[in-house]
Amino acid sequence: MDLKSNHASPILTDPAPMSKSRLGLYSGLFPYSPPGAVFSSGMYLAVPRKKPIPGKLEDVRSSGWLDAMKSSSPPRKKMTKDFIVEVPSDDNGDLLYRSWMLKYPSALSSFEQITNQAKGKKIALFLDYDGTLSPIVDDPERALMSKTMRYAVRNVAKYFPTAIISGRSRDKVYEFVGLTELHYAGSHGMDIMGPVRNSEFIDDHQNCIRSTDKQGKEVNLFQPASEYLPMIDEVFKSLIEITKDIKGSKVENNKFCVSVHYRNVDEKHWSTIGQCVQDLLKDYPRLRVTHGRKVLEVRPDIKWDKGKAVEFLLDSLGLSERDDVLPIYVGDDRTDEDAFKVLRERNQGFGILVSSVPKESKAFYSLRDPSEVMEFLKSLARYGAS
Ligand SMILES: O=P(O)(O)OC[C@H]1O[C@H](O[C@H]2O[C@H](CO)[C@@H](O)[C@H](O)[C@H]2O)[C@H](O)[C@@H](O)[C@@H]1O
Repeated sequence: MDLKSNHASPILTDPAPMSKSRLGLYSGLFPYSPPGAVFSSGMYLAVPRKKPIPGKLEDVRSSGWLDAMKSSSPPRKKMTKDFIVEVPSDDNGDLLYRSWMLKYPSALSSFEQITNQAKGKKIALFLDYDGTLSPIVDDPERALMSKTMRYAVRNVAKYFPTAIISGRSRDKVYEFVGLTELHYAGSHGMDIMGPVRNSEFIDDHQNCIRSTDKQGKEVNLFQPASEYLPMIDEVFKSLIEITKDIKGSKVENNKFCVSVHYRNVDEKHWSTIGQCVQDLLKDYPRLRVTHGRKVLEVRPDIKWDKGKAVEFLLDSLGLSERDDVLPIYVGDDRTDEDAFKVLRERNQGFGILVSSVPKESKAFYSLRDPSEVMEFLKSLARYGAS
C-alpha cells in the first residue's frame, strides 16, 4: 500500500486550522473561529457550530446533534473469548466490512509491510484507552484492561517509547493502566505528563511546568487549559443537576473536560440529553462539545486535541525533528482522528483505526477490536525483540 496516497476522507474532526510550523504548534491556543462545513458523507457527522439565528433557539433535532449522537457507536454487542465487541447489525455487515478493509487493511495481515517501513526507524507508539485497550462496556467505571493486555502493553513498551492518550482524566487512565514505564496524556491531551527535555519551546511555555510523577521522578507537566478548571468544575456540577432525572445518564469529570454518557439512556430521551447540554453551553461560549461513543464531551474551545498531544510528546521524547521516527497511533473514536490527521499531515507514521464497522477515517490501517490490538502489540514486541 502506498502510504503517501490520500484517501478522500470526509471524516469529521473539529475543523481547526492546522499550523504547519512545529514550533508554532504550542503557541496561540485561541478558540476556534466558527467553522463553515458541518456534514461529512461518512458515518461521522460534524458537530454543527453555526451562528445561532437571533431570536431562534437552536434545537438538538434540527442542528445535527441528534444524528451525530445516533451515529456515534455501533448498536449490537456479542461476547468473544476475552472481550465484548460491538458488531455490525446485519448479515451484510461482514461483506461491507471486508470491502471497507480494502481501504483500511488489517494491521495484522499487513504487519510485514509495517515492519518494512519501520526498518532503520525508531517506532513511537501512541495508544488510546477506551475501545482500544479496554472493551467498550456499559459502565465507564468498569472499563478495565485485561491482565493479558497489560502484559502486552508493558512488553511492547520495553522496545518502543509508548504513551497513552485518553479522553479520561490522566489520573483515571493511569489507575486503569497502572504501568509506570509509559507516558500519559489525559483529558484528550490537555493534561500531559512527559519526560523532561530541554526543548526551548517546552521550557518557555507558561503552561508547561516541572513536576514529579508518582515515583518522584522529575517530569514535564503540560496543561494548556489550566485556566478552565473552575469552569469545568462548575459545568460538571450543573450537568449532574440537569441530567439527574434522565434515567441511565451519567456525567463523568475528566478534569479538563466532562463526559455526558447516554449509552444507557433510552433512545427516545437522547434528544433531551443533547438539548440539556446544548442549552447549558449557551452560557459557556468558551466551551465546545465533541461526540465520542455514546458520549458528549464538553471541553475548552482551545486549539488542542489528541493530534497536538502526539506532537507535544514527540517533541518531549526528542523525536520530533527526526525523519527516522515512525509514530504509530492506535485509536477507536472520533477524537483519535485528530491524531491520525496529524500523522498524515506530517507524512510520518500512520494511524490504526480500531473498529468492527466500516467508518471513514484518516487512519491507514484497521484492527477489529481490542483483542486484535493485543495481537498487534504482541507482534510489535516480537519485532522489537528480534
Ligand atoms: O479517549 P478514550 O480513552 O477512548 O476515552 C473516551 C471516553 O471513553 C470512556 O467512554 C467510553 O467507554 C465507556 C466504557 O467502555 C463506555 O461506557 C462509553 O459509552 C464510551 O463513550 C470514558 O468514560 C469517557 O469519559 C471518555 O471520554
